[in-house]
Amino acid sequence: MSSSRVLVLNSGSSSVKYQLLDMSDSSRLAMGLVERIGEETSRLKHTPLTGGGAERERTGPIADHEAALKAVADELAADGLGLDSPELAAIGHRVVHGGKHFTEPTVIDDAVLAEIERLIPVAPLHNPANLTGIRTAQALRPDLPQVAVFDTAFHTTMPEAAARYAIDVSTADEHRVRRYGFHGTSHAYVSRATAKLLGKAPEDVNVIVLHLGNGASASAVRGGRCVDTSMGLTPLEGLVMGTRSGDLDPAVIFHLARVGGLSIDEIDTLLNKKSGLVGLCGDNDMREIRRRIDEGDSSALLAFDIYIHRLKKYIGAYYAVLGRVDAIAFTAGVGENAAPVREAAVAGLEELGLAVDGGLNAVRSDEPRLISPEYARVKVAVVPTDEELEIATQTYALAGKNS
Ligand SMILES: Nc1ncnc2c1ncn2[C@@H]1O[C@H](COP(=O)(O)OP(=O)(O)O)[C@@H](O)[C@H]1O
Ligand SMILES: CC(=O)OP(=O)(O)O
Ligand SMILES: [Mg+2]
Repeated sequence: MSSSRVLVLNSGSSSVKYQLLDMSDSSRLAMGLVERIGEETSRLKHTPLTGGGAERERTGPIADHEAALKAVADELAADGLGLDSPELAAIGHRVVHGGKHFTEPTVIDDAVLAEIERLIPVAPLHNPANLTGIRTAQALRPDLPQVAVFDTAFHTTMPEAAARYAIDVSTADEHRVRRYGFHGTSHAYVSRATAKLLGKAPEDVNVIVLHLGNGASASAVRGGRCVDTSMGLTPLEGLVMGTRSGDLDPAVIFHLARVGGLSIDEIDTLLNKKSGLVGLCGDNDMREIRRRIDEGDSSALLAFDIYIHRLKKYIGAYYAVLGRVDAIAFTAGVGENAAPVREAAVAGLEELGLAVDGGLNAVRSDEPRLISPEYARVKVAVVPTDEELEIATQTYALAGKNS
C-alpha cells in the first residue's frame, strides 16, 4: 500500500496542535488541539476533515503531554485514521530550539534526541514538551521515521552582525550565547506566501514578517533568506508577548536580584510567564484586551499602547536593515485576527510608504490578502500561517519517499 500520510505534532508548553495530512495532494484529513494540559480543565478539540464526521470536544483533566498524545491517537483511531495505519509514512515534530547545529529538517535518532535535550536550558518552556511528543510518538510507532523541523533553522542564514550579541567573544562562544531566533517555520512559510501574493518569486522580494501569536516575533527576510529576527538566545527577546516581556535592559535582572531579592528562577518566571500583556493588564488574550479598551479600561489601553510601540520600533528597525521593503506581512492569532493591532502598528508611517485601508483591514478571511490601499509603495498583507503544512511538507520530502 502506498503511504503518503504525515502526522504533524506541534507541542507547546501547555498545548498540542496536530494535523494529519495526505501529502499526495497536501489535503488535511483531521486536525485538532489539546489545550490547558496539566490543568483540571484540559480540552481536546478534534475536527475530522474527511468522511463527514462532526467536530468533537471533550473536557476534563489531561495530566501531561504523554496523556495528551494518547488521547489524540484515540481520536484519530475513532475516525479510522489510527496511528497503526500502514498509510502513515512519517511523523513530523515541531522542535523549537535546534541551536546552531540543525539547519535542516532532520530524521530523529538518539543523537538528535540528546541534542534537543541538551538545549532545554535555552528553551525551557518548549523543548521538554517537544521531546515528550517525540518519545510518545516513537513508542506508538517505533517503525516510522520521526522528523524534527526546527523553529531555529530558517534563521541560521542571519549574518554574524545580526546573530552576535556585543559581549566578550570567548565567553559567548564557550556558552554558545548568540541569537538563534524562533518561529522560523512560520517566517519561512509566510515570507514565501507573501511573495506569491505579490505575484513575485521569493528571491525578488524583501518582506518584514510579524508573527503575532501568544509568543511573537518579527523577521527581516531579504530575497527569501532571513537577515534578522527579534527573538534571540531564547524566545524571550524582542516584541511584547502574551506573557513574556521581550526586550529590556539586562540590568533589570541584576536590580531585581540585588535590590528586589528575587532569585534567578523567580526572575525567569516573572519575565517568561508573568510579564508582557498579562503582566501589564492581567490579560494576554488580545480579544479580551480590546473588549476592556472599548469599556474604557486604562490599564488595558496602556498594555495595548506598549505592545504597539514595540511593534512599530521593529518595523522601523527592519525597514532600515532591509533598505527596501516590498511588503509587511501580519500573521498568527493576533496578526491574522486583530485589525486594530494592524491599523495601529502602521499608523503614521505614510512617509515610509506604509498605509492600511480601513475597509480592507476590517474584512475577515482565512485567505492571504492585501490590506494596503492601491497607492501604497509598501504592501501590507495578512497571510495566515500554516506551520503544520510546512512541517508536513518538509517531513514528507525527507522521510516520505522510501516508506
Ligand atoms: N479574533 C481574535 N482577535 C484578536 N486576537 C485574537 C483572535 N483570535 C486569537 N487571537 C489572539 O491570538 C493568540 C493566540 O495566537 P496563536 O498564534 O494561536 O498562538 P500560539 O501558537 O502561541 O498558541 C490569542 O492569545 C489571542 O491573543
Ligand atoms: C518559540 C515560541 O515562542 O513559540 P510559541 O509562540 O508557540 O510559544
Ligand atoms: Mg504558535
